[in-house]
Amino acid sequence: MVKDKYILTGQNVSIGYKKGKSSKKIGASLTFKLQKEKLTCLLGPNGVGKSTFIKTIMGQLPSLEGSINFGHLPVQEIDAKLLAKKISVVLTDRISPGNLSVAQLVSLGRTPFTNWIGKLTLEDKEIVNEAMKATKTYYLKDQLVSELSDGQLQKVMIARALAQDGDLIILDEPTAHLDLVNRYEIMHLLREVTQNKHKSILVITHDLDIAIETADELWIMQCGDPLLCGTPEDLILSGKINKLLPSEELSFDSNTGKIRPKSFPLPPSIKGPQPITQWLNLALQKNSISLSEETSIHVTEAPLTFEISRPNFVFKAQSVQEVLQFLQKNN
Ligand SMILES: Nc1ncnc2c1ncn2[C@@H]1O[C@H](COP(=O)(O)OP(=O)(O)OP(=O)(O)O)[C@@H](O)[C@H]1O
Repeated sequence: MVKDKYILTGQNVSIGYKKGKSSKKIGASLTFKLQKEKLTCLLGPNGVGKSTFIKTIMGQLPSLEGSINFGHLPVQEIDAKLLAKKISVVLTDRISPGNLSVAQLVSLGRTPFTNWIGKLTLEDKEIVNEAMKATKTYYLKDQLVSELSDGQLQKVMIARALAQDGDLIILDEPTAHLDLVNRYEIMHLLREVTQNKHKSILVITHDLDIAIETADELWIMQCGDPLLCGTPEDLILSGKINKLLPSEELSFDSNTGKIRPKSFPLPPSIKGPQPITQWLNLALQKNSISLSEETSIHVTEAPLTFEISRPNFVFKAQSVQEVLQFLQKNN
């Protein structure tokens, strides 16, 4: 039998909030297919409706139009308790852990499965331990949650979602407030979880760089437009990734994978190997330095030298800072 490729699908979905007889539409014509056992990142500007979208996917909010299916069943027709077993959610709100230890917090992931007094079976305990091991938080199991760093807490929250053992895990900005290293670690951890634990993961994030590096698929949400879905590489090569950039003056540089001002051509008066010339050009732009007509810069590697030439005059600099200092004094 052919296995279904998608865990969640939506056709022409409108999302928003109903108040009495009126409704406030936040997004429309959203059509999507979430791939099984893959990492998908949902990106879009603040306020575009990403959180509203995931609340709709989770069945917390009814869609205003269109249908969302989990497997073959419409989300709205799935019993809330069953849906809580199938979809694990990690939201942004800081939790109030009281005096809970890490192991106790992760055990809460088993709540949909335990009896009314919440007693864990041996199997539940095994799943909780496995979830902590998979997220590299087992060594923290006896530590109080209130004493964790933000990065550790985020990993523990992912462990709790894993302990719930749903097929789909949804995370709302798991890397917000984390430093660069932790952001990379969390996203790579999620990628590992899709591969080793066979989970499908949908992550809301504003980290374009890390999403490009780790995601199997990006969903780009833009005000009033349909969802743009595709592998990061296809979205970059087709230029569709630029839809994420609010300003006409910014564009995504597919060579460097960075966002930069559109008017950023390397002046012909700067010559030498890439990427040194590009970094030099960036420094000049940042400092609003434009080269006068009679000035040219020739860059050579090993040893790094910036030769600034003017009629009857040559200055050799060994660093970008020296170039800037020279030009600021002599431009
Ligand atoms: N309960 C609500 N009732 C009515 N409108 C709401 C409600 N919650 C959010 N909104 C509105 O819906 C719009 C989308 O908000 P949402 O939080 O979904 O955006 P977002 O893309 O997740 O934003 P961010 O990136 O800043 O988290 C906003 O204009 C917001 O004011």
